[in-house]
Amino acid sequence: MLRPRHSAMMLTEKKRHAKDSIGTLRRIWSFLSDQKGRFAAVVFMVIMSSGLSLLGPYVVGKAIDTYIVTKQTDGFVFVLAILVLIYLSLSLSTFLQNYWMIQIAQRTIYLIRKQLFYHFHQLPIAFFDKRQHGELMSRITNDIENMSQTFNSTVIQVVSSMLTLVGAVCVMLWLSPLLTFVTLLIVPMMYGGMKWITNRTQKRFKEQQQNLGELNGFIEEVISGQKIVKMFSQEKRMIAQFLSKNERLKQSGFWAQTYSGFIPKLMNVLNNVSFALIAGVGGILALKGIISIGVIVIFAEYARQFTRPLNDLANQWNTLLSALAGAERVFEILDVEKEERDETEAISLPEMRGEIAFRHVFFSYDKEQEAIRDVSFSVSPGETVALVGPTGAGKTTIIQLLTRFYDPDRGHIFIDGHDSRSIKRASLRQHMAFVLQDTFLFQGTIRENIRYGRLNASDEEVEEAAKWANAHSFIMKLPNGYDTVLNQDGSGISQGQKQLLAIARAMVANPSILILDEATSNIDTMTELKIQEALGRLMNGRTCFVIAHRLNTIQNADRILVLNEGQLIEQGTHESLLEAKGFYYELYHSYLKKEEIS
Ligand SMILES: Nc1ncnc2c1ncn2[C@@H]1O[C@H](COP(=O)(O)OP(=O)(O)OP(=O)(O)O)[C@@H](O)[C@H]1O
Repeated sequence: MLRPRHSAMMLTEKKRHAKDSIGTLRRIWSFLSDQKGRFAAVVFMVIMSSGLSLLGPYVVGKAIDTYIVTKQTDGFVFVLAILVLIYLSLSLSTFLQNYWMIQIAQRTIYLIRKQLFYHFHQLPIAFFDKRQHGELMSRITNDIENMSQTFNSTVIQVVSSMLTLVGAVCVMLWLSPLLTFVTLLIVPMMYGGMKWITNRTQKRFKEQQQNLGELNGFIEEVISGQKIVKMFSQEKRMIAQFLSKNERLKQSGFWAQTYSGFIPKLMNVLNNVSFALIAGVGGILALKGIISIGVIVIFAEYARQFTRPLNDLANQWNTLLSALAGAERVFEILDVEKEERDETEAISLPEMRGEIAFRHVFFSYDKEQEAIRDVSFSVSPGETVALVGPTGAGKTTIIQLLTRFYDPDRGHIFIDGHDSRSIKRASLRQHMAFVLQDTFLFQGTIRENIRYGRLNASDEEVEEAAKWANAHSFIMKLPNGYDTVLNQDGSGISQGQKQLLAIARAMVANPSILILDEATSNIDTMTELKIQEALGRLMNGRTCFVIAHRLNTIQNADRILVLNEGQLIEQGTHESLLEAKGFYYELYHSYLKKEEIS
């Protein structure tokens, strides 16, 4: 009883697949808009070369009947010259079509890659929070490269194979319908075999791409987290995970390749069957005087021409399917909605004082569990506010909302009296700077990294900021000073030095609101003093939010906001909160105990 339903489901699934593939092809086509002329030239060349490849054998067959069978030599040289011309033109048109198609393919891929990268920058932070970075990398590199390889040659081969196929059938029908029928006997066999194989390969290729993405993501994670892996002696576990992912990729790759490998074998067998049929049936027909020897030669050649395109089609079809699977994965990202647009009437703030008010703010990441519940507080310009609370209390979430990486589900955040939703995101962020625990430096010189805070800062301003950030002296000791090139992860300089650079970068940005995330952990005392001094300078006169886990670093904050399970449960100065003997008091004493033990 289950069967009909099952096959109905399969049918719907297949229809969906076909619809998806057509949709994907349409989208690829839309990237060709500025190259339609060149594409038309390629199509013309493909038609020409397909026509010439059919004309060649036809002339050969006719020459056999006219000159060889009748032993006539007059005009034979002329026919040979025509044949040479046909095959030379065929080579030229094939060369041109490939040359232009590669140009088209490379430009199309360039445009898709560009759009994808632009799109990445417009996606909400939530998108990156939820996905493995390596897997995303795989889409922008592997999948696009796969598409590029395919469009360079496969598309032409598929089109030219189809044309040759149709042309060959037409000429064969014209020459001998009976022998055509015999030649076409292999088509149902081919169709059945191909259908069986492609049903399996399509699924496996998609799996292969997916597994490759997962493996890449994992490798990227392990390489960037190598120190953590070693610190926690997790090498064996990482290797075990790698092996299982690698095994899955091997399996899907093995089956994808195995199934697609059946295609040439099947075609070979059918090729030989078809040749034998033509030779046998053609021979009988020739003996009966129904067809000439030349026609048998033409058929034998066309049968090869006819099964070769089918063969090519089958081979290339798989490549095309695999590229389409890649293209679908790329378009999937292009379909992810961009970060909500700023409201049309959203304003830019040329200046910001740094006055902040949260009013009954509620927020959840997954629309199930609230990360922030009914939080209200106000911050005056220039005030330093510390956010404390156990892990998962919602400290980072407050910052995510302040920076509009996310917007509240309910309630309002006011900045300088404006609802944050009415301020353009870029304008809002322009007045903010971060000094995070995990300082992220880009590959480039120290100067470029500091200038990242404000791209139009002069060299003098960069050096001035570095001096204020206590970074100048260590920079000058580096072999190339400000022109020392840092790796992406900033290896080559210490953790503390990285933080000093981050402070200099924030200085250059000259923000009204500063966000510090536990900026002084794991640093030696000397460097910590330098950092504290630099931070003091940076914080002066700005509204500051400090997320701190080490409660001794925030005692001088103007106000401490104590969060627990998404709620703001206490606020006040360090002294007033200790006096109140509430949650902060408990937190502080358990922190002191922990410090004593360690
Ligand atoms: N990207 C996310 N997607 C889903 N849930 C999240 C996400 N980020 C945080 N959360 C959840 O929201 C809640 C608040 O997290 P948040 O990161 O704000 O806590 P925190 O106080 O900064 O913690 P920590 O001190 O550990 O950094 C937690 O329950 C956390 O699991």
